[in-house]
Amino acid sequence: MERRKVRIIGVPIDLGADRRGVDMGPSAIRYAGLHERLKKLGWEVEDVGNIDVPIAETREIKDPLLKYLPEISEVNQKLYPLVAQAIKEEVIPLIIGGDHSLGIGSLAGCAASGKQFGVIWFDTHGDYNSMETTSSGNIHGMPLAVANGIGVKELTSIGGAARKIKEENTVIIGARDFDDEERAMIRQSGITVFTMSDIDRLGMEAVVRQGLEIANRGTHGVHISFDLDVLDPSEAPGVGTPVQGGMTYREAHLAMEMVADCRCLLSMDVVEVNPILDAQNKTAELAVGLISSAFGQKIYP
Ligand SMILES: NC(=[NH2+])NCCC[C@H](N)C(=O)O
Ligand SMILES: [Mn+2]
Ligand SMILES: [Mn+2]
Repeated sequence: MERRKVRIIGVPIDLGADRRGVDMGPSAIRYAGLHERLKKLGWEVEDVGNIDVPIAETREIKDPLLKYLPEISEVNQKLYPLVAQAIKEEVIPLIIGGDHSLGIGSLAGCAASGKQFGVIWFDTHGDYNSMETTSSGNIHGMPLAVANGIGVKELTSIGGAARKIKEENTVIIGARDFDDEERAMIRQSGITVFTMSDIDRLGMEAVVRQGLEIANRGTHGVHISFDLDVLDPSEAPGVGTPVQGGMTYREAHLAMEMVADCRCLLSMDVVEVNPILDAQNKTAELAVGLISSAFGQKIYP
């Protein structure tokens, strides 16, 4: 059965990143025409607004290796039941950020839905650090590890103590910047990684085809976590941790078109859009275009 209803959940969090501004991502994405585009594609769109997120300037960093841990834990505790509930109702939750620390709650929500699911993490980064390996202390560099049970219990226990993802159904696509210890942890994890170099060699079509097959195997569907920094900074300047050598505009659209074609989308995060660093909302507009492709927009249907 195809799902035709999407529920937008805004998470204006910047506490997981080093830079302010990414908290304005949900507004920028909505302003870029998200509702209209989805409706035009025939989706029933519901927007539940934004989750309340504490403002960084009103909080203190207590632990420099886990910056804003209590606040990030609290936000994700609020997020995960919303994600779980949508999936149970056969509605696709579209979680718009905000920094990638919201991935902790969205993956906990997928797990709490009771569905078997795979994950494709489109990202320059592995987001597989812990307080033992981080050099920044930024929790947006940790959500995939947390979902795999690695990290402090204030994060790993959100939505239940068990691991949220299955490594055999988890894929990272577009990677080009791992920290050294993080790389070693990912290698141990059993997660499949397709780097930018793999995309160069195999082509985007083959990479996404294999990625979807891995993520889908034996599951009810796939959670897509899309970090805009996976694109080349020339396409997506409005991100906090840009790294050159990223995906082109067409590669990213192809990937999202293939997500639509697989009819396996269970839920989706779109994160790290930072309007302060952006150029006339270019990155938010790109995000809305990519969301449209993932939800079925075609050039010549
Ligand atoms: N979601 C992101 N943009 N993550 C960037 C993480 C960068 C770096 N690996 C860190 O741990 O700080
Ligand atoms: Mn990320
Ligand atoms: Mn990233």
